[in-house]
Amino acid sequence: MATASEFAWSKDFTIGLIGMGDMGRMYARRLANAGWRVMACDREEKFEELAKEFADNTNIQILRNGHLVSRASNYIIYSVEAAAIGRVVEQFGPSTRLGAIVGGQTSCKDPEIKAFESYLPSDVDIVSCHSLHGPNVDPRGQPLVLIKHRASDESFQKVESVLSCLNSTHVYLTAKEHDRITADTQAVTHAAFLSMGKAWHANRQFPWEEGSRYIGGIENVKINLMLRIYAQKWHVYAGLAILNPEAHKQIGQFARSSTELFYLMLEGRSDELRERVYKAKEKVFGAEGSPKWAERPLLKEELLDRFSLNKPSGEKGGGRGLPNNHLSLLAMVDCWSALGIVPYDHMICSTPLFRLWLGVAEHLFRTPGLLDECLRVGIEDKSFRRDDLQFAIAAAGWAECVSLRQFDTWRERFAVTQKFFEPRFKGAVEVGQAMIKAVLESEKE
Ligand SMILES: NC(=O)C1=CN([C@@H]2O[C@H](COP(=O)(O)OP(=O)(O)OC[C@H]3O[C@@H](n4cnc5c(N)ncnc54)[C@H](OP(=O)(O)O)[C@@H]3O)[C@@H](O)[C@H]2O)C=CC1
Ligand SMILES: O=C(O)C(=O)Cc1ccc(O)cc1
Repeated sequence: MATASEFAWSKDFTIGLIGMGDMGRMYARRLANAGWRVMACDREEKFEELAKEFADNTNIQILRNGHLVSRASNYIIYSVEAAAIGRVVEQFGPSTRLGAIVGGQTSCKDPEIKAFESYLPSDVDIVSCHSLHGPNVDPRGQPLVLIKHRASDESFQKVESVLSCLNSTHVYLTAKEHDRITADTQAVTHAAFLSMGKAWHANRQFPWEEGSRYIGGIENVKINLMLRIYAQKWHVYAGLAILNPEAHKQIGQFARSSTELFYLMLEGRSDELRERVYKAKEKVFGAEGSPKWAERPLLKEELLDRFSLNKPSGEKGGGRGLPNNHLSLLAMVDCWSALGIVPYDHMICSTPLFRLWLGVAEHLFRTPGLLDECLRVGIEDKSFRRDDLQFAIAAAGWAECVSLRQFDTWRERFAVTQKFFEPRFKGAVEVGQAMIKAVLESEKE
């Protein structure tokens, strides 16, 4: 790990953090541990509490507001809600120290870059970043996007040197490329899990408590990741869907794919369903004999079997549950196909969640017999009709909300379902965390 002392210019180099929420705190701690001097703030009313929390960390100094951070720092990172970035940069941007470097850690770069261009003095360099993982994931080896938007080579190298202590894999993109890729990887993936949660909520079920209905590795991924998302702050997911101009098309297509495949199942149009799904398979995963997937599957189902919520931790998932038609996964692959997205092309810039979701999709499409069984169930078996109906309704609801840029409605939709699952978060979130950790470990093998 590169530390501050390894860089000759670093003696007087101070890093500023505006926004000390989950990501800001994670950055502050890791930068300080590497020896950097960090000056940080959150909203003024949180000053005392934050100062107390970081009192024993001599490398971190908490200041009252972003003006004080901006004027004292050489490299300032805004780590606030994506929807607030314009307002916050408008407020503190003019106080930026002469010749400083400024960047942001928001999940969507279009509003962030617009804010910087509008409100930062012209002598300030702009280098943005985005860690493609949550605050509780070990950043080592995870993608870290770096955007050299308006900066000298020297400023860019300084940012790279500072952030090298995260030991992430640096990915160099423009802001536009970043938003296009994360629309494909993050926004549409979240739409699937948000819709699952809504569907289970609408039918008032905790799926892992439903006897044999949701058992096995694929179901564990659905359930654990759905819970993981609903246990987080709403603004992260709303921001990267609503504010990313590239994401609306993807989320809209996902809703259309869900509805259209559901109609084919409902109306028993077996041949059309099969033809459509196999065509999507070929576009996304390659033709028979020349697949796009690697020789080694992205995921081992046996590994996922271990992380069931309805079994004591560590016990094996317990055989197979009711065969499921996996509408959410069929719709995901249909959506990728309709938009010409080859998900493997985005691995370099993927989140753990996306890799898991692609991993289960790949598993379904490459395991002999599984896809055909899924299509048969979709036509013949009515066990999942109610859930599928609610899933399609939910996907359409999220898509409409995003396309109309309805932040308040988005928050309300999220909050009621979060409340439904909240009594089960304790314990469940840990199982999900352990599952992600195991998958990340297995990626290294
Ligand atoms: N969570 C995640 O997994 C990831 C998030 N991101 C992105 O990082 C950014 C931060 O996310 P995260 O840390 O999770 O969110 P948090 O809500 O935990 O943190 C944002 C913090 O910024 C504070 N804030 C708002 N306005 C101001 C202001 N004027 N001055 C100082 N502080 C302010 C917020 O206060 P208040 O709550 O009072 O508004 C809050 O404490 C977001 O843009 C998100 O999209 C990126 C990668 C991963
Ligand atoms: O739960 C996960 O892994 C995520 O998807 C977390 C996440 C949220 C927002 C980001 O901008 C990056 C990563």
